[in-house]
Amino acid sequence: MTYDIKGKTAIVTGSARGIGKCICSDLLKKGANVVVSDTAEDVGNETTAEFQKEFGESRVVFIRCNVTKEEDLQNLYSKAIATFGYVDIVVNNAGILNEENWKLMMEINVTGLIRSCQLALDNMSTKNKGKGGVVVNLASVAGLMAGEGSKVYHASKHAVYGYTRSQYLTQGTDNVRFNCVCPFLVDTALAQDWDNSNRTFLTSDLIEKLKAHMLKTEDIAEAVIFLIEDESNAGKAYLVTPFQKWDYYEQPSVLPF
Ligand SMILES: NC(=O)C1=CN([C@@H]2O[C@H](COP(=O)(O)OP(=O)(O)OC[C@H]3O[C@@H](n4cnc5c(N)ncnc54)[C@H](O)[C@@H]3O)[C@@H](O)[C@H]2O)C=CC1
Ligand SMILES: CCCCCC(=O)/C=C/[C@H]1C=CC(=O)[C@@H]1CCCCCCC(=O)O
Repeated sequence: MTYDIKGKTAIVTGSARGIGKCICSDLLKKGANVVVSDTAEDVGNETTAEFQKEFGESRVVFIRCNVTKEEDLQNLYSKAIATFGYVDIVVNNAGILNEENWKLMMEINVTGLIRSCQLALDNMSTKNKGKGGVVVNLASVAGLMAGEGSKVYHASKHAVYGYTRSQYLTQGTDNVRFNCVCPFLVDTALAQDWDNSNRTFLTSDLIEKLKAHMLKTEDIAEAVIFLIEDESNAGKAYLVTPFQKWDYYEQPSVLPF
């Protein structure tokens, strides 16, 4: 079963540049109306103007939003609805990798993402008279494995995975489908913050191999579009790697029955 993106409205957080910008571009190509949103107002406005030129002025808006601020998130959803009438798709992409400022990292990667998911449910859940919808969260391969150098980043992405999986349990009553995407290293500004020095677990050979096979933002946008369109899976992580076929990650059950 394929979810039709054409004519739907999508919010993408942290989308002035990088992976988020590329996701917006692919959503526009598929015929969605798009809300570009970020803390970086100048870059966000430039990105939006670029898209408006290519896809038409009425299909894209920029709404400034710092995901750590409750009032910004509420304003994001209410302005998106005032502009386009409804929000069908949310991609929670905003994220940082900064172990020194780990409390802020948790606020952005976890608290902000969860609050946005709650607002998505408030507006889209059929329990609240919404029409249902789709949410894709940006986790990482860091959400599925241990990491030596960025332990809090790993914790933040494990939280994204756990929260996304748990939404599956109420999908039947909400009609909002949640999945997350777990990429390896992607060629963006954030990848430069990945300090891979002094590892005992990762060999320098493996690190060189990872750097030589960096994913492109286009790969992640393609995976996100796939997750939005694929109605047959919910509450899953989708692993995007340069080394094998992309696929849903199957978590073994811990229950004895
Ligand atoms: N680049 C990589 O290797 C990987 C990235 N990811 C995840 O993908 C997502 C996007 O990352 P990239 O595009 O690589 O990073 P990026 O640094 O290129 O873009 C992130 C965007 O988020 C915005 N942002 C930062 N703080 C914000 C806040 N408080 N509120 C709203 N927007 C904010 C930034 O201004 C920027 O435009 C992140 O969640 C990241 O953890 C996951 C796996 C690998
Ligand atoms: C053996 C897998 C190593 C994966 C390295 C990679 O491709 C990704 C790099 C990171 C950049 C942003 C992320 O979200 C990625 C998470 C890091 C995961 C693994 C790090 C392992 C370690 O630091 O010990």
